[in-house]
Amino acid sequence: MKQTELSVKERISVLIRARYPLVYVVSSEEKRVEDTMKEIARERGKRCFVWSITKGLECDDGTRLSDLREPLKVLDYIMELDVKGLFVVKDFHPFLNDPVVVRKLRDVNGELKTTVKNVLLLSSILKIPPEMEKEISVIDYDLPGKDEIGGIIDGICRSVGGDPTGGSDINREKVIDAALGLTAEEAENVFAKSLVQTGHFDVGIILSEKEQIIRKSGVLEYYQAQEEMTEIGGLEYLKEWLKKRSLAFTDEARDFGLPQPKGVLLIGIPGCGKSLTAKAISSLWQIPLLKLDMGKVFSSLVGSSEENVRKAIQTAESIAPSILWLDELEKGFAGMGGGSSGDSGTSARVFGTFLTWLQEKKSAVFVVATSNDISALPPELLRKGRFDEIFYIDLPNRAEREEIFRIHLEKRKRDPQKFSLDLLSRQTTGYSGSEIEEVVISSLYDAFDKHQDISTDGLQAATSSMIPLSQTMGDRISEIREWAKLRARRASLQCFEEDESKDRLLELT
Ligand SMILES: Nc1ncnc2c1ncn2[C@@H]1O[C@H](COP(=O)(O)OP(=O)(O)OP(=O)(O)O)[C@@H](O)[C@H]1O
Repeated sequence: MKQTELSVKERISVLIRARYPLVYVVSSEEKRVEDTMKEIARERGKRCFVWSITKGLECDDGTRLSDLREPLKVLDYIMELDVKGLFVVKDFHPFLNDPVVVRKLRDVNGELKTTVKNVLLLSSILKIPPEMEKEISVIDYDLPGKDEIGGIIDGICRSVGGDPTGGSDINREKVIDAALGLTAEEAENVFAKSLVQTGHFDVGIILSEKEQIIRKSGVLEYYQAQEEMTEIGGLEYLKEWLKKRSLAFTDEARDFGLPQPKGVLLIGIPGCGKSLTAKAISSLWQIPLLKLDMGKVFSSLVGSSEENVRKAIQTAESIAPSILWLDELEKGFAGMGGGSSGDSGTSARVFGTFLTWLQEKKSAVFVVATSNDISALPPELLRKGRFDEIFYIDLPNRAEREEIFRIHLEKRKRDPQKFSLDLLSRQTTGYSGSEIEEVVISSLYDAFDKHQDISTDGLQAATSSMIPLSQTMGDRISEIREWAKLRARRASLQCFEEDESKDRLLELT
């Protein structure tokens, strides 16, 4: 878990001590990073300088060299200055389009190796020219952890002269947890808003603000999942597997020697409960769920794709233990390998970032990836070790369809015992869970229109008027099934195909 890893300050400190001349820190929190750098400089007996295009070079003794606004000039100055120094260079990425600046930075890198000077490029966007990738070390600056958020709360308590958390340790813990995933500034703003609105730190307000802030970032959605495992019909093997891992992120599990679960890939036919399962895991394990929209990751409207993935990973790690749900995984990697699509280079880089993280991650982030198109998934992703397990979710078998009818009737406050579920499940061979739900809803509409209640007859009529997807996409389903037979574990006790052929045999005899 995170506690056992080095803090971001320690990681930067190690690079500085090891004389890495160029470090790229990715963060939108300039003040936090600057403060940390000043602390590190103090601890290491160095001077700290901060450069920006608007102010030039600011020294820690308060002097400002505003004639050094030019990128090339400041790099020259850094090379020449005889000092033990740490140079924080803000927003340098746009200048890295200029070959002269890139050359100069490479010169700086060479020169600084034998000095006690380090340059820290600080930007919210990661952009490194390919020729410099090996020369620059990249650090993603973590969002504030529990201690730092606690510090912000203490600061507010001091300034308002009271304790808006309500005093008890439990309340304080809840407020801190609710604010995890926000930057220091966002947390301060959310706390202030809650204070103005209610006079105290309200967990509900903080959570809903966090939901909005995360959504505003463009590609992530923070889910307050309501769905329970009991709302899923069938999929016993999958449910059992997940139940066994309910406490997998606890310290007891670590002490017992269990590895941290990495994640699960759910492959299957559309509408058979993949998304529903992702949401229900969050309720079962009682940990927050972040949904990453793979389609949006690649949309130019919400920024660079690599940045989007890095930010999503960073947010998920900051609220760990958490679940990162990659919905429609195939959309992220479409066009990879084939090289036919124009952005296959970007896809490959994003994929690389994600794969490395998945392979090396130590944080308590459980990845749930869902997909219904295996042909678009790169084989590297499916190799052992990336996910803990790959599950295949087929069309529901007869018993599962019966259970799904029961669940959706109960959801609409109808007594399932009043319906012939056996008959209905036999009539809906090849229907997905979402199609069964649609049958229930459509028959409710019909009954409401006729001022009646729904009945088995009404449900049967609704069934007959629907053509299930399995009839129109039979070939694709067979293809997924064949693929899954060799590579995935099945999610249900009874395989759909076996079950249906047994039914057919029964009908014949
Ligand atoms: N096994 C099931 N038990 C109960 N309800 C189900 C089941 N499968 C699907 N449903 C119903 O259908 C809805 C849609 O299913 P869901 O979104 O989970 O399917 P999916 O497999 O993720 O589909 P897609 O691949 O199209 O995203 C669910 O919200 C639920 O109401």
